[in-house]
Amino acid sequence: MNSIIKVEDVSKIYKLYMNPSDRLKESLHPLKKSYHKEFFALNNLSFHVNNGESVGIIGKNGSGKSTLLKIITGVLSPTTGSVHVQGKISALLELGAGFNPDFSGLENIYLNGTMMGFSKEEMDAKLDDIIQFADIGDFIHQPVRTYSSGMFVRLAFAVAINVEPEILIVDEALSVGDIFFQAKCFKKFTEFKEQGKTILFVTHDMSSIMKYCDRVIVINEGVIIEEGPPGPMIDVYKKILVDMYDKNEGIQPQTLEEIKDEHGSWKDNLSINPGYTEYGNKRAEILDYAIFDHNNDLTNVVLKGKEFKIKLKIRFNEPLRDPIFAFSIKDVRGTEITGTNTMLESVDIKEAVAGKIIEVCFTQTNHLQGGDYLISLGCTCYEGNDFVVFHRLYDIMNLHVISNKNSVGFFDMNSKILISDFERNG
Ligand SMILES: Nc1ncnc2c1ncn2[C@@H]1O[C@H](COP(=O)(O)OP(=O)(O)OP(=O)(O)O)[C@@H](O)[C@H]1O
Repeated sequence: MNSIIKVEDVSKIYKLYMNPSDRLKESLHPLKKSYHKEFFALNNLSFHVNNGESVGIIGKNGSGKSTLLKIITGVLSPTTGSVHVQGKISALLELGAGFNPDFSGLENIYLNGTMMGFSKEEMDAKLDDIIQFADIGDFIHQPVRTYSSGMFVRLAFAVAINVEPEILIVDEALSVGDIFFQAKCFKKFTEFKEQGKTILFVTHDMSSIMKYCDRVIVINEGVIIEEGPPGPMIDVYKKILVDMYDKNEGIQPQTLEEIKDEHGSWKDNLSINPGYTEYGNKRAEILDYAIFDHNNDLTNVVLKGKEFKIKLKIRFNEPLRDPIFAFSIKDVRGTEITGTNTMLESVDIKEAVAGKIIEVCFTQTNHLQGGDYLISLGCTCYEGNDFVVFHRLYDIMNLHVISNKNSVGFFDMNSKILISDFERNG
C-alpha cells in the first residue's frame, strides 16, 4: 500500500514555566540556568496512513490529538522527528483557524483559496458550491467575527471539502454544527471515501468512529497505545477513560471478579454524574452499582444491539418485606426513555434480613439509539398504601450508546424490510 502520510518519531515538547517572569529570567541568565520543566505533548510517535484510508484518532482530553493533527498539517512544527505528506491537505482544525475575523465570509473564501494555492479564477469556479454547502444566507457578506460557532464551521467545512483535497483532516469541529449540517458533512465523508480519498479525523463521538474509520489510533499522554480496527480500539479507549487500561494486558477483557479484586468497588471505575440526586431513609442502601457491556467489561459505553447489564449491590440495614429494585434511563433532556423494576418483572425477593448484602443484575438488549443517557437507580417498597423510598440515586451514571446505524426516535425496533414486485390479480 502507498503511504500518503508518514509520521516518524515525532515528539512535541513544550517548556512549562511556573511563573511568567521565569521565561525572562531564563533568557537573561548568564549561565543559561533552566527555569522550565519539559512537557511531552507527543512522545516519539510513528505511524503511516495509506492512500484511501479513513483513520480515526481517539484519546482522552489533552492526550495530544490536536497537536498531532496540527503537526501533520504544518500549523505546528515537531520538536523532533519528521512528517511526510504526499498530496494536498485540506484541514478543519480549531474553529476559525485560517479565517480573518474582519473579512466577510466571501473574502475569507478567497483568502483560504489563495493560501491553498488556487487562483482567483479557480476559486470563482468553486464559489457557488461553497456558498451552497455553507448555506448561511446573507451572513456570507458579513465579517466572520459576527458568526456563531455553527456558521463558522459551516463555512470552514464548505471551503475544506470544495477545494478537491487528496487528504481531509477534521478535528472534532463537526460536533458544533446542527444535526442536518452534520448529516450533510457525513454524506460528504462517505463520498470522499468512495472517491478513494484519505481522511484523518479526531472525534470523541465513537459512533462516527465505528461508522467511518477503517483503522483507529489510540493516543494517551502523547503516546500511541494501540492501533487497529474500530471495535477493539473503542474498547481500549473505554478502558483508558476509567483508568483501567493495562499496557501489558492489552485489550483482553477482565472478569468481574478480577475487577472487584484489583479495583475495589465498581463505581470507582465508572464515570459518575457529580450532579446526581440522592434521597431515602436508607433502611436499605445501594452500596455499589455498575454497567457491564456484552464482553462483561465494566464501562459506561455500550453498543447498540448488544446485551448489557446494570448491577446493584444493596445492603438491608433492617429486616424488610418485599423490597423493590429499579432502574430507569433518561435522555440528556430528562425524558424517561425506559426502565423497569423487580415488582413489574414479578421477581420475588425471598429474604431481606438485616445486615445481608445482595446483588441485583438487570440484563437486557440495548435498543437505544446512539448518544448519551443517564441511569437512575432505586430501592423502594409498598408498606400498606404507603410508598417508601429506601434509597434513590437519580441520574447517577451516564450511559453512552455507540451505534453504527441510527433509526428515527428513541429506540430501534429492528425492522426487517422486504421489497417484492406487486402483481395485480385479474
Ligand atoms: N502551547 C502549549 N503550551 C503548553 N502546553 C500545551 C500547548 N498546547 C497544548 N499543550 C498541552 O499539550 C497536551 C496535548 O494537547 P492537545 O490539544 O493536543 O490534546 P487533545 O488530545 O487534542 O485534547 P482535547 O480532546 O481536549 O482536544 C495538553 O496537555 C495541552 O495542555
